[in-house]
Amino acid sequence: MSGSVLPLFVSGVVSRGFGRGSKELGCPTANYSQEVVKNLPSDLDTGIYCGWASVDFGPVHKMVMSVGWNPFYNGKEKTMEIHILHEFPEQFYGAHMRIQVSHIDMSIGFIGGGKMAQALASGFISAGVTKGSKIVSSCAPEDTLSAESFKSLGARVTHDNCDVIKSTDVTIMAVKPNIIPIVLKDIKSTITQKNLLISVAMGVTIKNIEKELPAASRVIRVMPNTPALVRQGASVYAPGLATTPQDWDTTEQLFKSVGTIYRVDEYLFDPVTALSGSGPAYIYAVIEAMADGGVRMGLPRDLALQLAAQTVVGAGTMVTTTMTHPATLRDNVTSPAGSTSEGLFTLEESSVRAAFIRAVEKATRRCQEVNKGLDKH
Ligand SMILES: NC(=O)C1=CN([C@@H]2O[C@H](COP(=O)(O)OP(=O)(O)OC[C@H]3O[C@@H](n4cnc5c(N)ncnc54)[C@H](OP(=O)(O)O)[C@@H]3O)[C@@H](O)[C@H]2O)C=CC1
Ligand SMILES: O=C(O)[C@@H]1CCC=N1
Repeated sequence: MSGSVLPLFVSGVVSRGFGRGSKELGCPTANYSQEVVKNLPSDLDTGIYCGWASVDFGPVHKMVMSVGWNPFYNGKEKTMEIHILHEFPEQFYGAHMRIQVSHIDMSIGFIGGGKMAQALASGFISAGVTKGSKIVSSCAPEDTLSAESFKSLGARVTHDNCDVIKSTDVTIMAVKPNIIPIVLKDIKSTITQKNLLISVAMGVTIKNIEKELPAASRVIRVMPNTPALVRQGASVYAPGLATTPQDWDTTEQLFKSVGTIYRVDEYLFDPVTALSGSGPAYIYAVIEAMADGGVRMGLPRDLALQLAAQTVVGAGTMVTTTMTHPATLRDNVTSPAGSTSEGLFTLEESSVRAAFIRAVEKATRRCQEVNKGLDKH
């Protein structure tokens, strides 16, 4: 989200921080008051930024800034903490500080350049969290289509998984579950504690990944979905043993930039995969079927598809923005003896709701099979 508000100019008085920056972190920070923080554009995400700073209209210096809630310190209020790359002879509380804020573009790697990787890469670029030139993707040599797709984003393509690990801060492992052991063997002797490894593979647990890597490797498991491409994704994450609050924050920033992200206990990953990971496919089937219904009743195909798709967008947005239970929203559409009532009755006769419930159950079971190594593919 931040991309649209940067570069950002902020001006205000330096207030006292929490007295822990220089002591605990060896990195003195100048903080703005809560009034200044409250006036930040709502689209400015929490995260790490870079830019320029000037104190009391003096010389301009480089600075790095953290905007966040300080989860490590159980912070309750959002803060802007600015570290100016200059040695000041004395404290400057009460001074006037002006800053210009830009992004630190994160270098992001993908191991496996297929559908999910492409959706995430495009989403991250359009969200402004990175640039194509900061992305490296390792594609299988025969997979020229994926390579072309990454090149068209401005990314560098390699066939060497270790190259990705060496040249990026955050690496997203987006290969099929049965390829994960091959990739882990590839990268085992290259990965260090400097790397954050995010796996989006279905059915592969953090423990299964960690046990193939050196001790204290930083692993996070995410289950995203492909609407990340249009920044309407739904993701969850669970952190591995050696990850830090900064890693959780980085993961949240990344995936929040392309939709929503929730932290969940890892045991919920299989049903999440079955619901939101696979879910877009179910909804595409619904859109296609509804459009077919419209065509059957005489609508032109293009119009029928547009109406069906926008109806799904609208209904989903009603649930997320009004926070009203879908049953109430459904009742609001259903007039006594009207058309909706007839349509709903027909869906009930065809056990459509039971079919969706069973679909999520079956997909969950499939994830469990993969996890137990019963995968035959
Ligand atoms: N697609 C989706 O909607 C979602 C997918 N996921 C997860 O994302 C992962 C990727 O799925 P998806 O993008 O759909 O799959 P794809 O098949 O589209 O992408 C996987 C890519 O990995 C490549 N690959 C194969 N072997 C290697 C290797 N040794 N090193 C590097 N790359 C390799 C494949 O090349 P080739 O085709 O030549 O074999 C392919 O391009 C899966 O684990 C899936 O569970 C999670 C959520 C949603
Ligand atoms: O179908 C699959 O296995 C992957 C996981 C979720 C979506 N696609």
